[in-house]
Amino acid sequence: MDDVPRAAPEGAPDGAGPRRAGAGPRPHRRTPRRCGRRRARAGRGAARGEGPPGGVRLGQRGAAHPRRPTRRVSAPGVAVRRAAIDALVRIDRDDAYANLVLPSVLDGAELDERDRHLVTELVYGSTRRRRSLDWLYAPFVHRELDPEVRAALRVGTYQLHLTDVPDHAAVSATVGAVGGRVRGFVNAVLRKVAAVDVTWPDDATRLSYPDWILDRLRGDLGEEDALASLEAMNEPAVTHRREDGYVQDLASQWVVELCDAQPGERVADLCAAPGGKSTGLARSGATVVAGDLRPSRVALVAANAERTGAAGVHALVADAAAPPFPDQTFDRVLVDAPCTGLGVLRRRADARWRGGPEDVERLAELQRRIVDAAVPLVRPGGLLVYSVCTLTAAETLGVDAHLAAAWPQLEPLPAPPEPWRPWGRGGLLLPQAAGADGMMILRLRRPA
Ligand SMILES: C[S@@+](CC[C@H](N)C(=O)[O-])C[C@H]1O[C@@H](n2cnc3c(N)ncnc32)[C@H](O)[C@@H]1O
Repeated sequence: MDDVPRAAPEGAPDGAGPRRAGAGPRPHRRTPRRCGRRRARAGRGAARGEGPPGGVRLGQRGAAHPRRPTRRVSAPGVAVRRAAIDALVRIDRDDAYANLVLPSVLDGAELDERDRHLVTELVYGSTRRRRSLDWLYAPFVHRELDPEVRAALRVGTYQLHLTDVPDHAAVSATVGAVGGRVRGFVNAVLRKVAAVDVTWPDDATRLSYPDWILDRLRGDLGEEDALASLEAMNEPAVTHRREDGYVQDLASQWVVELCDAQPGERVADLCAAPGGKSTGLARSGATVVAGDLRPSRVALVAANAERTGAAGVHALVADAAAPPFPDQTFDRVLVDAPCTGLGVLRRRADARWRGGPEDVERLAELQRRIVDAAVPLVRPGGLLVYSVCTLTAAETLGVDAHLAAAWPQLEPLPAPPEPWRPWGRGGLLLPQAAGADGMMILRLRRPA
């Protein structure tokens, strides 16, 4: 979730991160290949969590062993699977952030560029699709799995059902990457998984999200938009780099543009870390006071300002709910609020598995407190901009409704044009609308 301290994917250097726009050909397919092809074999109407029918016990050999796998860490593809399994074990067992684990695993592995991309896809893909993958192999497993075996089954199942890697290569390279004690078991399970013809029990399992996220977005966006949003966020993000080198999604760049900061203006960015929007705003020639609650994250703002040459950014530790500035100080105040982050799940592979439904109201309450504290900072004639990278009604329409009731004198600016859609008095960008992050923006002018 967005208020959890973490290294932000935005602004990070390339390499382990998501695919760059215009980068080389994508090696693997983007959509599930088995769904619908072998339906007859997957128990239609299987109860949630049961998965397709079958069963393999630890130690049981698969029926066929055309090429009995041996441990060959140097064999093609084995090192890639080993690296992916190592990363997944740390993400799963240690609850580590995927975007922090992956670079350190890649640093420790001697892999060429193509293999590094494959490790990245396997780790992020298997993390995103965890629920789908676990459902696919579950019927063939009848005991508690240790983290390494679970990671191997996820990596193997991901390749078998969500990439173009040939089945024999997916199975043998994955089996070759695990310890001898469990190789036979992993081999036997993956061979059964390869033969599964999928009929998903429900959309949350098919799309691999916790029930609460699908339920919430269904209620807030409607069935069609909710499913399309969640489908879109299963695709890797395309990386966009600004002229100053900062990596920033288009949706965030559009928020900066919509703030329309002018040279010489004083702008407050009250929830600024890691500084993507602050550094973007400063490029207009405005002076940007960039506050964030956590000192470690304020340091990120300062570092990013230095790296991008954004001399107009002044980073400081400040609570946006009690900002240490006199009233009517700023021409523009941006509240890019802490939120559930449900619009940026494609950029944060593990984020969907963190947090829960209780976060929505907790964060909406914080957002209301922050905007209430932000309004007095705006000078007469100045602009308040509220943005969140989430899609829940409570954090978008709910905050808008609160502002309308608490600050009726504020005048809304028109909603931005397509691909934004009108949303309350502001605009909503769905993740499927433009291949960008999901985002909501609301712009309110204080009368002169
Ligand atoms: C959506 S992120 C901001 C992203 C940033 N504007 C950018 O574009 O790079 C929200 C930020 O709010 C910060 N935050 C959470 N609670 C806060 C509070 N009470 N006051 C100030 N910042 C807060 C978090 O640390 C996080 O960095």
